[in-house]
Amino acid sequence: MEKIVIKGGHRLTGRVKVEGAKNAVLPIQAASILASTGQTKLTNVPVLSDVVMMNKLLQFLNIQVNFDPNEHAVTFDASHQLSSKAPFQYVSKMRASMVVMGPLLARTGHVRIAMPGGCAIGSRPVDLHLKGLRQLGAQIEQHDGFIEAQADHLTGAHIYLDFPSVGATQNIMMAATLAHGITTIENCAREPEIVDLANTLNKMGARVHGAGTELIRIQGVNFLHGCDFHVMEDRIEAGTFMIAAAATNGDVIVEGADPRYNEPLIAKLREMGVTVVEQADGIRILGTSVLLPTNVRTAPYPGFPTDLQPQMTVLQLLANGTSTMDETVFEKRFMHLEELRRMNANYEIAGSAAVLHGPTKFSGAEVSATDLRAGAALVIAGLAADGITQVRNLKYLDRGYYHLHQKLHQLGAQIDRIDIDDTIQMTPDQLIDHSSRG
Ligand SMILES: CC(=O)N[C@H]1[C@@H](OP(=O)(O)OP(=O)(O)OC[C@H]2O[C@@H](n3ccc(=O)[nH]c3=O)[C@H](O)[C@@H]2O)O[C@H](CO)[C@@H](O)[C@@H]1O
Ligand SMILES: C=C(OP(=O)(O)O)C(=O)O
Repeated sequence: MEKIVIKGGHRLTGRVKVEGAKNAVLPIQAASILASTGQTKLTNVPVLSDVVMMNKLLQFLNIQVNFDPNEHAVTFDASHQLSSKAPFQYVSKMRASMVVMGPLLARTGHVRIAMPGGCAIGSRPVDLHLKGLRQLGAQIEQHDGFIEAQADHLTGAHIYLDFPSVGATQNIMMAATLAHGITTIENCAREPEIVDLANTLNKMGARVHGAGTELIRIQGVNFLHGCDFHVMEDRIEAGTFMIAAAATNGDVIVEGADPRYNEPLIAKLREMGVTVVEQADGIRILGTSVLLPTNVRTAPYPGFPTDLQPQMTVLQLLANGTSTMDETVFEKRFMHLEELRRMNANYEIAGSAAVLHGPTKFSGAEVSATDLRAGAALVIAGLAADGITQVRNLKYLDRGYYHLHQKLHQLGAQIDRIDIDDTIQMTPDQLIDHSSRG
């Protein structure tokens, strides 16, 4: 087991390149199930443990998968007969494996998938996924920890989502591509990753219109074929680097970051006194020595993304005054604040909001990531802290960040990733020496 060791207090400067988006590639990998002929070739694929896990699940379903991490490319051949069973070992480790349900049902007429259950950020029910698939004609039962769905054929329907769920929109959209007739999904999710998925499906021969708006319309077709697709850049990774740059009063160009997808973050950074320059090749962040407080509320896209909430709270804690963060999407997504308390954070929780008292002089401590973005938040706090911060539980970070510590090291951070056993005997000076090597 490893941990990240950071000697804080160094400004980040230079350029950093954004990878392909985790939250786009996972459903697109699942979409490959729908291609009964030809191969689906994806490029700009991030090398992440979630991507590997999804590949394993697809292989289990009898899809031929060829992943070339050096090329950031993966090829799928789903032209053989597929299995329709997604076991617990995959679904329990990764929530996004739930999005194989829609395509598998559409392709094979049957699916048996382990119930995903909750996770560290909240209860994460799937009722909206199931409601939508039922409206397309699926018979769905839940027993023995599994969801089992059956449909000789799916028929287009008008589906209204009570909440614009990303996963439910993706599952229903994929199932509807092979349904008879027209499906409309009203109050659907509008995330850019939904548009990326719709673009892939359309390249596969589907007829999906309106992705990125509140109403998606899908005209079912008889079959889909493979295609080549370049996955969009990761707006959450981009946002993480933007916040890290601001937290260290740095000067960083986040290459490949698209300002259109990070508007709420850009607006909040500017409100806090950070200079944000939208350039042809990405976004440049120029920090400030005095951050101003700001109030933030997470919401479905185009609102402030919940996946940047933990990172943003670190910046708010650094600001000169009291800020609030209202988390409206996931009910348990403040676990990182408990860890930040060890680093000197002062806050209280009021309902769905955290009241964050700055300016915080973070002091290095040994902390543990409770989920993916919590891990990123702890690393950012470590970059801004006095002394040494050690972040444990890196399996979460590896779900969503490729070479995070190397990228930060290239930007001037004193940071390294070390085997936990090797650090037991180390003195603080030795840890500092290690973190400077990167
Ligand atoms: C792989 C992927 O892309 N994951 C993203 C996706 O997760 P995910 O698709 O799980 O998130 P959803 O948009 O579905 O969930 C958002 C909210 O809807 C509720 N809900 C959802 C489904 C349902 O059937 N019933 C229900 O009540 C959830 O409890 C939560 O409060 O969107 C989230 C919100 O942008 C992001 O944080 C995740 O990074
Ligand atoms: C919560 C996240 O992912 P997932 O939905 O896969 O858990 C995330 O990307 O921050």
